[in-house]
Amino acid sequence: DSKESVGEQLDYTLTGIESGAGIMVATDKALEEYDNLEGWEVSSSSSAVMTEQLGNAIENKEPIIVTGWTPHWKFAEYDLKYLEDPKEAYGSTEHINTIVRKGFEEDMPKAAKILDNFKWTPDDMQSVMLELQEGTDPVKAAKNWIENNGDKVDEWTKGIEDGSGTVKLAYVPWQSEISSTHVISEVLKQKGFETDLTQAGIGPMFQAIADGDSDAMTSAWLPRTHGDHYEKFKDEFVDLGENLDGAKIGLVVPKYMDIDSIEDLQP
Ligand SMILES: C[SH](C)CC(=O)O
Repeated sequence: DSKESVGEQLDYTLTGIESGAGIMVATDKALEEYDNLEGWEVSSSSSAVMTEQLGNAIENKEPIIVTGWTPHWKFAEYDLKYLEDPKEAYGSTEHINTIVRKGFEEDMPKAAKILDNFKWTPDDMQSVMLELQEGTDPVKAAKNWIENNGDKVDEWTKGIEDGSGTVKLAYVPWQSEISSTHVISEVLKQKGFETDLTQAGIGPMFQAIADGDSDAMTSAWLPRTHGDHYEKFKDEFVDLGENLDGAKIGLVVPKYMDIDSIEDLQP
């Protein structure tokens, strides 16, 4: 019998994450821009369900296409590849920025300087994410990373005296942002500050910074993933710049699948 197409095998369904995620907005755009994706759809669930379905498919060497991003522990765990995206529906590389409320630099200059200095690599973030995935509590995982990377942390805090007061951090519920937020929270606490962490959706997180209800976040995926939220609030916050370069979003498949581009998918 003729070999089923990837679309037939997957019932024309891409495996997504939470419906409000930026990568899901980008995927809706991809479904519009690629004529060959006519009839395809993206299922929404959660990043935990997506990684569970990915693991199950790989265990049974079955086809699967997920909305994926770097940094993510799945690339350390599995042999994966991004599908080429010739129409750049997912952009090219992404970076993650640190954003603070207006007035924060004046109110808490030492904490703001540490947040401004915060900069690490996809491998750094991925190593904390992997610990989270293995069940380590976020505070413990952050402390472990700090203990093993004292040189980097010293770069962020050198010349800055200990401070006091509470820094209110907002973040989104993905392991990448749980990692960055808990690392910077523990570094601030080592420098004498208290921290108050609030998890929110992407829009409410940007709104909290714009309203001054939160002081800072290290979760802005740009220019594409969270670009719409950034543009909406950009006059109401202060962008301290990149805390991570070399991020990426796109459609990700196990390397055993013989498709290499989004254009290889057929309606
Ligand atoms: C960490 S994922 C790129 C989150 C998102 O897609 O908004």
